[in-house]
Amino acid sequence: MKILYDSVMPYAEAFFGHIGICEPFELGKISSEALANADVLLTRSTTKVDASLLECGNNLKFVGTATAGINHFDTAALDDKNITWTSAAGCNARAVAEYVLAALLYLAEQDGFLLKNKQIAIVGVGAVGKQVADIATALGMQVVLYDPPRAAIDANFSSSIFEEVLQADIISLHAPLTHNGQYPTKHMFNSDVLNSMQSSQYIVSASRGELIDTQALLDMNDDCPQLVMDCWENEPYISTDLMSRCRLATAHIAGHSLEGKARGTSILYDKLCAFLGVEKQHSLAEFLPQMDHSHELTACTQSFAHQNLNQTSLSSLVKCFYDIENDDSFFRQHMAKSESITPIRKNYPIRREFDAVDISVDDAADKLTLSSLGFSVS
Ligand SMILES: NC(=O)C1=CN([C@@H]2O[C@H](COP(=O)(O)OP(=O)(O)OC[C@H]3O[C@@H](n4cnc5c(N)ncnc54)[C@H](O)[C@@H]3O)[C@@H](O)[C@H]2O)C=CC1
Ligand SMILES: O=C(O)C(=O)[C@H](O)COP(=O)(O)O
Repeated sequence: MKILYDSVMPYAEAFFGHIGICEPFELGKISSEALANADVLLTRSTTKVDASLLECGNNLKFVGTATAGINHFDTAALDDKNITWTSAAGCNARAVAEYVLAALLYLAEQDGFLLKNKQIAIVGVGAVGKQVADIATALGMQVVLYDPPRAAIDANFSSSIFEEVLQADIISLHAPLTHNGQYPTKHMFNSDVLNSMQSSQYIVSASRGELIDTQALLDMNDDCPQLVMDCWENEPYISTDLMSRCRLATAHIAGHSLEGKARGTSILYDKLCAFLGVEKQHSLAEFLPQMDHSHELTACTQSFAHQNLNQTSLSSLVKCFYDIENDDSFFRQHMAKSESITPIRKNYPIRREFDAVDISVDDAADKLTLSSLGFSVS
């Protein structure tokens, strides 16, 4: 059994080694010829899996992406070749929700407002959107949920209307990129929609850049909403003009916590074992490094122990785990001398999720809030 996997998938060799011969390929770079005698292909979002890539893949039985998004898979082409395909749905939902929290705290600090006085609309209430909604609720924000496709199949969910979304102070996008069907998302935020918004409103783009019409944003000049952009149209070659208008700009790394990426590998491992009828020999807990007392992150969180929880102290705590300003400034520096966002994504430093370190907290109510925000508290 030959398994080809993207070299940026953490622990892939350790997971899949007992199933077959594992061969890494460089981030997103795989040719059809290389698939000639492969049985399994494991990608991330940068490999476009279409009829032309699959042409030589006549032995392929299983193709998986270690990501939540599947818009880089031509599923009809995979079905045509009778290849079982899958994704790692939900693997990095926590990481994206933590990114959104870091962005909200940054904007609140910079613009001098309290999040609990703001309304947030969440477009797409799946794995990511649900976690963002939980965080926003824990912060005391007013939450508008928009997901008509989910409302159509989930009797326990009711969706707001799009007009309500457009009234919210902050709009956070967590729907997949789709081109067809009743609710396509491509350019959901087109020129008409964007022009109906106020320049004081915020949009957080952390699903796929194509949900927003970049040119329409550029045409708005100073009237455009306040932007937090993690995902861009035409990645990896993004609009640097748009970047310069963003309040926060990052390199499609919202989901790039170590846990998020490693869960992607682990979910595909579980699915491949089930597909092949092979007994699992590994689980993620074996590989994720534990934090010890000397770790910088542990030391940083210790200073929180006896503080009261408020927006300022929460902001400091979140920065111990994830300082979004660092990602923003590093990205801008990188884009000043590069055309592509790929190198920065490939070499993204290790980022741990909020529950990687146990935080001791005295106050019972603060404990509850912090645990609703995803921290591990004792
Ligand atoms: N920036 C990053 O690093 C990451 C980006 N993503 C992106 O976020 C997307 C969402 O991820 P998950 O929550 O894990 O997926 P999910 O499939 O669990 O949830 C997506 C939700 O969006 C809803 N939806 C679809 N069309 C819609 C529309 N027109 N309007 C409103 N809602 C709509 C679906 O019904 C579903 O409930 C992924 O497809 C991916 O593109 C995901 C993870 C990391
Ligand atoms: O899971 C997704 O969908 C994402 O967008 C990932 O976080 C980013 O995936 P890569 O581009 O790093 O494969």
